[in-house]
Amino acid sequence: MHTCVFKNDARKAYLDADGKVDLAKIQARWTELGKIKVSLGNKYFTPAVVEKVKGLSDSDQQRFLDVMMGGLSNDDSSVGVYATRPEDYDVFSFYLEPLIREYHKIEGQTKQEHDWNIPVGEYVLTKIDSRLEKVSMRARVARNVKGWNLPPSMDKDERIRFENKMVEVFGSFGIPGKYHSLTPGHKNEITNQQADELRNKHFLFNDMTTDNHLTSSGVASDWPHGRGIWISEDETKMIWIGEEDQLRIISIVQGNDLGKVDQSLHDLLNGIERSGLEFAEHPIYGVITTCPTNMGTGKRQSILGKFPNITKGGTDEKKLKEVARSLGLQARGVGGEHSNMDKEGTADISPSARFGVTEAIVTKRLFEGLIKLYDMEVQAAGGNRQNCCIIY
Ligand SMILES: NC(=[NH2+])NCCC[C@H](N)C(=O)O
Repeated sequence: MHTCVFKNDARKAYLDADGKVDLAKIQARWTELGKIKVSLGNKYFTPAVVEKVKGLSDSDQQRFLDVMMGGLSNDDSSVGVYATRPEDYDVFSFYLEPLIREYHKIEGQTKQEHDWNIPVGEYVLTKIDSRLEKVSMRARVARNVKGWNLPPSMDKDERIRFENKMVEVFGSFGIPGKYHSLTPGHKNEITNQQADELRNKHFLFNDMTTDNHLTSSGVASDWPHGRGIWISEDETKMIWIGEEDQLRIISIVQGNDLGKVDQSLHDLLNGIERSGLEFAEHPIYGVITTCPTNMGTGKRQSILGKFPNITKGGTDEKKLKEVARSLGLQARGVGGEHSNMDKEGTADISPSARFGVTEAIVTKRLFEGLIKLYDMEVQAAGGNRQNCCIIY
């Protein structure tokens, strides 16, 4: 269990007596952390990068420190950096570019392309196993709106103004639904109990102050101001406000055709775009997100599956994570990113790449990865299909 560290306190350790960024202190901290785990943020903080940082203005050096605060504060970071504003990807490209390339496994020149042409009827899960008939399928895209800071550097006022701007959008974009705010005193404010009910249904995000990556980087600052969730009347479409990105646009569909969840998500995204919001987009990296892991499409698509054999009754979730990684997939528990799996090895499986692939390829990779993963689950069950793929 980590203690909760907030950015403004944590960053003081990297300043000199005059309040300027002290690069030697940062270097020493990365060296210390490297003995435990080398995050990408650590790996790419090279002597050449340090030289470049020395040439930046004082205020950009402060920004550069902000970018690294998540990694500097957590010995379990795998990436450890978050952008604080869209321009960070250009101002600090000497540091972020190689890191992005390594995470997304990009070689050579890449320009992000978008393609939502995803066939319905092709990526059907019952083709993998006839019992995968009613599966919880989820897809989301991360988005930030042009002209606003990214969540790590928004102040309370900006968070609240952003929430209110979105409330206006929800009133105009034509899909019936309701907004639920976590902001104290907001006209759509919900109670803690109502928030917990939405969490139990896996709709609403967790209290962000329980995640040290989010607190130490500033993403969770001013919690719970400017945070909330819009939910469509039929409860298949959702929009998170003020989590790791300004917006997480989500669709959850029960069924077996991956193309259908894409269709639902794309309809929602188009609805928002029609309202006139312009998303922050980079000419090379595509969609701009707070965490470099989401750049490109910003799309994560997953299914909830049970893998009781690979995980040995949920006791060896590490094994499932390893197997998934070898297939270009990521396995998480059902309660979000750092949650555990249950006795049946219930996991949320998604492709890890979001940049250098199109939205359509993310779906294809999920489907093709699942074919192999279920194959391995059958093997782990000694070849007996009846013992696998316990259906939700
Ligand atoms: N939600 C995310 N952006 N996850 C990916 C990285 C999370 C965290 N900053 C780390 O480095 O481990």
